[in-house]
Amino acid sequence: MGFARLELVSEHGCFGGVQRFYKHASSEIGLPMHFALFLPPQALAGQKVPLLTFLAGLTCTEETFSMKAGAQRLAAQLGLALLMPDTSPRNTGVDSEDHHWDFGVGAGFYLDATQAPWSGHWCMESYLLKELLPAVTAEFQLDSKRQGLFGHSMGGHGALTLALRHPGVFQSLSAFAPICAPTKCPWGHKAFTGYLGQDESIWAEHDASLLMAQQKTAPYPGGILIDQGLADKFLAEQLYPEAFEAACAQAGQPLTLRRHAGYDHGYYFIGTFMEDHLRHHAQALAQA
Ligand SMILES: N[C@@H](CCC(=O)N[C@@H](CS)C(=O)NCC(=O)O)C(=O)O
Repeated sequence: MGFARLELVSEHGCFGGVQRFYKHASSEIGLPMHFALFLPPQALAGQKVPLLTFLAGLTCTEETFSMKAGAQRLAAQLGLALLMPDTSPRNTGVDSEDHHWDFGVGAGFYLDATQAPWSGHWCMESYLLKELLPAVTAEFQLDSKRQGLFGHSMGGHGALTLALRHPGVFQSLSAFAPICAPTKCPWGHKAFTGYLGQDESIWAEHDASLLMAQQKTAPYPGGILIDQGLADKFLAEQLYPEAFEAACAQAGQPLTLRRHAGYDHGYYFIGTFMEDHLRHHAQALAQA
């Protein structure tokens, strides 16, 4: 499965590999979508390398991680391709799509909306799993059997929930400051009410801690890595890493949850611990 229409927006040599930005016609979203892709030198030389997808947080685009996380140098060394999707559809014709920074544009929450007017285009889960990942691995001859997933904040929620909702697709998983229990926090309540409606039993299907608590065996036996800054202004009200920690303990899922004094929610924090995440994925994907 490839792309119906793929347009190269820009291309930049980067640590012996190439950082590219693309636009394509998405059949799942029903609109054009943007994504960024880093191909390491090994891929340019024809080797079938693993794909590591990063899901970004609220207000971000496909450019944010590409420009701020500093991941390309080590990804080039480790031979990892990096995929950075956008965080929502844009220019959808929904009048209120950009009225809030934490709902609508830039806030797709990596799920398929069921409620009008969002259900028309807001289907990020289907977009990623049914369309973008298969098309990217096919188009660029990446190893679809060796895929990792990580993300930040709303994208951390996306990484943890999509990895649990789609067993077998990803072989490695990590997150930075993820929203771990969206059914308990204001960001989650707002997004789930708007996109999914009032039925909280449906919300539970998109809550990483509730999904993990239901697992009969550890879905990621090699371990999940989570980093959390203790100076993160969203930690107390929005993130609930302790809920995911308890759920992993219940499910027998190995989890390395590191709490770091002095680090906030932003990309200085992400950049600081990026190396550990890339090595975590490279090691798991080498064994997959
Ligand atoms: N606009 C929000 C902050 C939004 C925010 O912190 N977004 C995070 C993800 S949840 C991010 O990665 N922003 C992009 C950046 O730091 O470059 C506020 O005023 O508090």
